[in-house]
Amino acid sequence: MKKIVKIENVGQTFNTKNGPFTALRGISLDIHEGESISLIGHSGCGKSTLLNLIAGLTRPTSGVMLCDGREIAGPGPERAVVFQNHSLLPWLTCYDNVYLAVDRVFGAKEGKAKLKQRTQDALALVGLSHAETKFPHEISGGMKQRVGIARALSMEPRILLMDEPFGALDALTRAMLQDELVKILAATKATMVMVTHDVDEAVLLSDRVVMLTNGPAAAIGEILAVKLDRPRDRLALAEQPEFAHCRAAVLDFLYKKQLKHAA
Ligand SMILES: Nc1ncnc2c1ncn2[C@@H]1O[C@H](COP(=O)(O)OP(=O)(O)OP(=O)(O)O)[C@@H](O)[C@H]1O
Repeated sequence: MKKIVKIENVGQTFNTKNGPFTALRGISLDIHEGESISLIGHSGCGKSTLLNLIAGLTRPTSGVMLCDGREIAGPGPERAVVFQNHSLLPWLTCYDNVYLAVDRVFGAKEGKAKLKQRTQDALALVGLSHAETKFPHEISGGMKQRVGIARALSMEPRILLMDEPFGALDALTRAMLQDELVKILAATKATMVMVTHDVDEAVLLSDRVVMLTNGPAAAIGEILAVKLDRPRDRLALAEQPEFAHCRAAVLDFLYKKQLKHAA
């Protein structure tokens, strides 16, 4: 499989009022085309810091980060980000929130009709065609998050970066959106990196679960390959020994190997 992202010996140190604070140290990871990766670890270990580096929202203090062989020098439409709190513009409808992204990426080379089609297709992909004219305050949290995902997918990114995308949702909505994401990933063959705290979510949605040690100076502790066919069915999965094995391995890392060091 082709590598999309190459992370080589990356470190991130922040300057704080109490002096330098090293969040990440010696992170090396290759992300392959079509692969789904979860980043999991205790609160504050550096998951978002790593995702933000891949997004190009911050630059590493040491090491090399490449996307498609080029240095990640800033954000780019080939690396779309979905945040926990959807970050929709409240004065724009669902349609316009997505259209804005479509226009930014494709506006210079495509006509209005094509841009409209792209916007409608993205909203249809997350089952929100009926909500095109609604404003963010008129829809539920789960729907807002789906608009955020539609907006990211509408840019046809090479890689979808998600920072706890379902963290703020109730358990049922979360399960529904996870199932939707499973289908979307199967349909679009997108590459995904997702930050999560949820062990079941990590195993359900990923090919590999990347487990970070506790900070400061967090590193990759273990990488677990999830050898379950995709797309996965939540109910069928519960019966599979491989699912139980993966769950146990992540829980063991988090609650046995790392807990004694946790803050
Ligand atoms: N801009 C910054 N300046 C200083 N310290 C920072 C900055 N961003 C993050 N940190 C610190 O780096 C560490 C990692 O933070 P990060 O948000 O990446 O953790 P996380 O694993 O995503 O946490 P959570 O699961 O709670 O969201 C934390 O100790 C945090 O306080």
